[in-house]
Amino acid sequence: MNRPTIAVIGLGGIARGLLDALAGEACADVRNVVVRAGKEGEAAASLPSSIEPVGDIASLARDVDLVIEAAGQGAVAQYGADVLRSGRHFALVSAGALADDGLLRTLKEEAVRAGRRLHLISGAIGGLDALATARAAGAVEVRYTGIKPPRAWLGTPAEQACDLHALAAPAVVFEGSAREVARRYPQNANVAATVALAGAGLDATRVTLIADPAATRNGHRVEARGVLGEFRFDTQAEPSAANPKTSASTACSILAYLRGGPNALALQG
Ligand SMILES: NC(=O)C1=CN([C@@H]2O[C@H](COP(=O)(O)OP(=O)(O)OC[C@H]3O[C@@H](n4cnc5c(N)ncnc54)[C@H](O)[C@@H]3O)[C@@H](O)[C@H]2O)C=CC1
Ligand SMILES: O=C([O-])CC(=O)C(=O)O
Repeated sequence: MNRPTIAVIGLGGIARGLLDALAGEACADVRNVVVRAGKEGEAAASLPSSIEPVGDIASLARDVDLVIEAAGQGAVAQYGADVLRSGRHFALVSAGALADDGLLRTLKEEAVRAGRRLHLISGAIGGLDALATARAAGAVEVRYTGIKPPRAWLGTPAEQACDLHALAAPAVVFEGSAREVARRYPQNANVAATVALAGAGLDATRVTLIADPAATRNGHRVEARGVLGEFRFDTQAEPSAANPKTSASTACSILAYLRGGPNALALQG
């Protein structure tokens, strides 16, 4: 990838981490951040004058050629097709949005029509290359297990599965498919959808989520078994200082992508 001129959707933990990292980097020029309409002024106060906040895709600077989503699943649905229709590449991290087959189909069609790239950045997970290899050889069984401290599960359906404030031992808060977890845990389990899209698919990929009072990091485990054999990929990721639900590695995965790294699934292009 040549040095792109980019816009970032969102101005939360991941986006700010990325903008900070890019301030000392020559791998991309940031022109805009996309914030909720009406929040442009507030956002401008905390940004360098070289980055203009905008409230929609139509207001992006003309020379923006790549838009990075770092805001949430709703933002993929809200802006994705407009980004591609406007002739820009679109790269995202809120993979769970793609558990909506209709949205995924639309985004792929728009990317084909516009001749632009639709990329899913690896985010907090690794091992996507090995999953794709395993899948290429035939059927593959895949399990993703996410293990996070109780505070990372606050404000999610895990609150109904156990008492997160009084947990004395690890508790399973979700068991099911990657498609279902994408819907139920939109801020916590996008990686499950990423694993699924790289490997066995959203319905066949099994997911377990665990709240562990002894955990200080976010654990991500991918286990795959197929005709080629089996592998296991384990990550113990530092949580983001801004958002305990998110691993700090997510912002860096976008930076690595912008540097031309291989850490993205090409959904189209
Ligand atoms: N693939 C991966 O490995 C990971 C993906 N994620 C995804 O990234 C998202 C963002 O994570 P954080 O930065 O930690 O969250 P955050 O809560 O710190 O920030 C989200 C930001 O996006 C903004 N936002 C949300 N919807 C928007 C919209 N429709 N238009 C404009 N702005 C909007 C919010 O106002 C906020 O500024 C998560 O919700 C999750 O979907 C997060 C962690 C890992
Ligand atoms: O950053 C992480 O630990 C994973 C995450 O929140 C997600 O997949 O949405």
